[in-house]
Amino acid sequence: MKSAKSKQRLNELRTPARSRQNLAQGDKAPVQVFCRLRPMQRESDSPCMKIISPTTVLLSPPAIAINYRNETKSMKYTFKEVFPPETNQQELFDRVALPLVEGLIKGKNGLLFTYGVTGSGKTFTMTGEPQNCGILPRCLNAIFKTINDYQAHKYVFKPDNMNMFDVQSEAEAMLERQHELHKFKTGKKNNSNPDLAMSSSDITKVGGINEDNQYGVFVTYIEIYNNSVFDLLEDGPTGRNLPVKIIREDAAHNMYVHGVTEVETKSAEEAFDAFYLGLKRKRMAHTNLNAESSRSHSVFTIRLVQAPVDEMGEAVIQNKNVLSISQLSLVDLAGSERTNRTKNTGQRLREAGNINKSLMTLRTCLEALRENQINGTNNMVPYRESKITHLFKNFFEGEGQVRMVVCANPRAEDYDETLQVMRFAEMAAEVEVSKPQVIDVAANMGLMSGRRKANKLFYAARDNIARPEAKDLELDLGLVYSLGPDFPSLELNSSQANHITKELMAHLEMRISRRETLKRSKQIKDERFRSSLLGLEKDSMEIRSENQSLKAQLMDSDRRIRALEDRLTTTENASMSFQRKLTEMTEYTSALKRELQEKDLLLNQNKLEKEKQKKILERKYNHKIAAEHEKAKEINSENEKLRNKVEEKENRLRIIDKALHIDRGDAIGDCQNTQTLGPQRNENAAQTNRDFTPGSTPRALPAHLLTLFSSCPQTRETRDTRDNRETPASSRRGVAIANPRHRRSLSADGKVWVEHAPNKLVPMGTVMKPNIPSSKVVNKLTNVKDIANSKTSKYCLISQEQDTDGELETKVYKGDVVPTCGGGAQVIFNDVEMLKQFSPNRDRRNAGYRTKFQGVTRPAGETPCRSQLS
Ligand SMILES: Nc1ncnc2c1ncn2[C@@H]1O[C@H](COP(=O)(O)OP(=O)(O)OP(=O)(O)O)[C@@H](O)[C@H]1O
Repeated sequence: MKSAKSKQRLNELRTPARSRQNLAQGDKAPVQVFCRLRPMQRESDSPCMKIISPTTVLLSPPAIAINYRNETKSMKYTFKEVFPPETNQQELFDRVALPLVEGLIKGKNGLLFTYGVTGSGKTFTMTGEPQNCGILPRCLNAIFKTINDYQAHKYVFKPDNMNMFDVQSEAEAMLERQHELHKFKTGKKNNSNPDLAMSSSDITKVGGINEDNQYGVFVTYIEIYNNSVFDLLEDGPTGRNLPVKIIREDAAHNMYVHGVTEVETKSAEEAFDAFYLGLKRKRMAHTNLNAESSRSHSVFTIRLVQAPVDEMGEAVIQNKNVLSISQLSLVDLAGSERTNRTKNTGQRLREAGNINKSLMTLRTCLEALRENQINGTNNMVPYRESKITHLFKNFFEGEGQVRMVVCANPRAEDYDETLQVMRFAEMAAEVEVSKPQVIDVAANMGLMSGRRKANKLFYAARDNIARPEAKDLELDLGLVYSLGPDFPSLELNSSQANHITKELMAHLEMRISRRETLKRSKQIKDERFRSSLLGLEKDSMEIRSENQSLKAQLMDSDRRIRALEDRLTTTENASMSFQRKLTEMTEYTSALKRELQEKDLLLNQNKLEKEKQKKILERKYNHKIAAEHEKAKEINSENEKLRNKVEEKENRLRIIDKALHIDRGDAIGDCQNTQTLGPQRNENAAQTNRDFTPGSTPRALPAHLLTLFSSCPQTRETRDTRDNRETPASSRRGVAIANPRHRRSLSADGKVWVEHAPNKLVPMGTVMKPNIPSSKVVNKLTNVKDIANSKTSKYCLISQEQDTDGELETKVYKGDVVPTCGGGAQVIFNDVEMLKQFSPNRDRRNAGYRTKFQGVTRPAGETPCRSQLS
C-alpha cells in the first residue's frame, strides 16, 4: 500500500509536458521574438531597415521592391529587443540564450529558433565563426561550466530509447565506461574543432543550480531535409544514405525522434565533437544567393538529466521516476527565400519548395494557435503537416520557453523577403506558450537540502581530523551538528538579573534536549552507518572477488588476443604471399592469354590462307575436271567410232570366215605351207579357227591394240577381202593363219617374246609374273620390225586397270605372231591371263594374301601361271 502511494507521488513529481488546461491563465508567456540586423556587405548598398528604438525597426520599401506600388508605406515592427549590426555574439547570447540555459539548469524546456532570409546571419547567430562563437557553443560552455562539479559519472543515466532515461548503479556505469575506453582505444575519431574553444573567462556561469542533484548532459543533432528527419550523429553512412527517422510520442505525450543517437557528453569539448561530426554530415548546398546556404533545418538538442542524491549526499537515487529531464533545442532554420530569386532548378527547387512549405506550416500553426488563444476556439492546428512543427508541438501545446531570433539583412534587395519575415515575426510574438513549472522532487521526498555539501564537509573533516594541524582547522560543521544558537549574554550586572539566569537555564535545557536529539540522531546514524558499512564491506568483498574473476578473464582475453594477433600476423603474411603469387599468376595468365590470342590469330590467318588455296585449287581442279570430262567425252566418241569400226571389221571377218568355211579346200590349196600339213593338222587349224571366234579377242582387246591391228601392213588380198566380200579364192592367198601348234606353255616354250607393256606398270609386288625367258620389252610399238622379224614369234601385252571396286587388275593378253605375206605380221591372240589383287583388309575371307585368277583361258594341257605370295 505504501509503495503504491509513493509510486503515485513519484509519478506526480516527474516533469513531462502537462496539458494547458491544468495551468492557470497567468502561467502563459508570449513567444519572445528578437531581431538581429546584420551589417551591410557593401557600403554602396542602400538599406531598407532602420532601428528606431531598442525594440522597433522601420521597414521602408525601396523602389526595386516587387510590391513597391502597393506598399509604399514604411512599416514599424516591434520586437522584444532589436540588436543592431554592431551587437557582438556575447551580448546576444546573454540577452537571448542565457535565460534559456538558466531555465534548462532549473529543469525547464526551451526552444530557440533563428529565422530569416538566406544570408541574413542565422547560422552566424546560431553557430558563429571560429573565434567568434555563436549561441550554440556558448550555451554548451555555460552549461558545463555550471554543472561541472555536479556531474554524475558517465552512464549513470542511460537513454532508454523511448525518450526517457534509466538510472544505473555506479558499478554498471563503470563497466560501460571500461567498455567505451576499450572502444576508444580501438580507433575513435576526434572531430573537435579547436576554433570553437573559448577562453574560460568568457564563459558565463549560470546561478541557481541545485547542488543536491547530479547532472548528465546528452546531445542529439538532427537534420530535417526535404521534410525527412535524419540523424546526423548516427554511425554509418553519411549524406543522403542516412536512414530516415520518424517522430513519435512518448509515454508522457512528448514528441521525439525515435531511435535518434543521444551522445552523453561530459565536457563542452565532447559536445563540440558531436556537433562537428553532425556538421560534417550536414548538407550544404550552393545557391546563387549564398555560396554556403543551408538547405535544411538543423536541430541541436541538449538534454539535461538531473536526479537528487540520496540522504547521505553521495549517490544518485536509483529511481528513474525522480529524474528531471529538461531540454534546450537550438534550431537553425533554412533560408526563407523565394525560389525564383535564387534561380533554383531541379533538386534545388524541390528543396526550396520543401523548405518554404515547412516554414509556411510553421507560420500556419502559429497563426491557428494565436487564433485559438485570442478567440478561445479549439481549431485544429496542423502540426503534423511538417516535421519541424510536429517535433516541437509540445512547446506550443505544452509548456516551455520559446524564443526566436529573426535575422535580417537590411539591404534593399532583400526587402520583399524581409517583409514576409517581419510579418511572420510579428504574428509569432502574439502566440502565447505556457510557462514551465518546476517541482522540487527532493523536497517532496522529505530530503533536506545541503546533503551534498554536508557530505563533502564530512569527508574533509574525516581526512583532516587526524592531522596535527587539525586543531587550527576551521570546519563549518554547523550544517551537520549544531546545538542551536550561541549562548546569550551571561553578564550578571545586577541582582535583578534573574531573567538572565532563567534565559541561561532555558538555553541550557534547549541545548541539553538538542544534545539528546543529536545523540539519538547520532546513534541512529551510527546504526545506519554500521549497517551500511557492513553492506559496503559485503559489497566490497563481492566486488573484490568479482574483480579477481574479471582480472582472470581479462588475462585470458589478453592471452587469446595475443594468440589471435599472432595468427593474424601469420595469416597476413600468408595472405601477402598469396597475393604476390596471385599477382604473378595473373601476369603469367595474361601473358599466356596474349600468346594464345596471337596463336589464334595466326591460326585464323592460316585457315583463311588455306581456304583461299583450297578455293584456288578447287577452281583449278574444277577446270581440269571439266577438261577431263571433255576429253572423256571425246574419247568416248572416239571409242564409239572405233567400236563401230570394229563391228564393221567383225562383220567383214564374219563374212571372211563364212567364205573360208565355204571354200576351205580352195583356201588350203592356195596356201603352199598347208599342203605339207596332214589332215590332222588341218583339222587342228580348223579347230583353232573355230575356237578363235572373231568376236572374242578383239572385244577383249584395249583400244590401242585395235590400233595395232589397223596399223599392221595389210596385204592387197586382205584389203580386197574387206572391200569386196565376194573375192575369188586365189585372191585370199595372203590371209595369215595362226598356227596353234606353236602354242606351248606360256612360260617355257623357249620362244622369243615381245613383251609389250605400254604404260608404266604398277609394281605388282605379291604377284608372280609369268616366266618369259627370252623377251624383248617394249613400251610402244612404233617400229614394225619389233614384231615383224624372223625371231619373234610370240606377243604379249600387259595392261593394268582399276576394276569397278577400285582394285588393281592386271591382264596379260598373249598371242602368236604370224608373219603376213606383205612382210608385216599379225598377232593372233589366243590367251588372256587376268590377275586380280585384293587388299587383305577388304575381305577377311581373302586374308592370307591370296591372289585370284579370274577369267583365265588357256589351251588344254598347258600349265597355268602361278602367282605366289611375296
Ligand atoms: N551579424 C553579423 N555580423 C557579421 N557577419 C555576419 C553577421 N550576420 C551574417 N554575417 C555573415 O554573413 C554571411 C552569411 O551568414 P549566414 O551563413 O549566417 O547566413 P544564413 O542566414 O545562415 O544563410 P542560410 O540560410 O543560407 O544558411 C556569413 O559569412 C556571415 O559571416
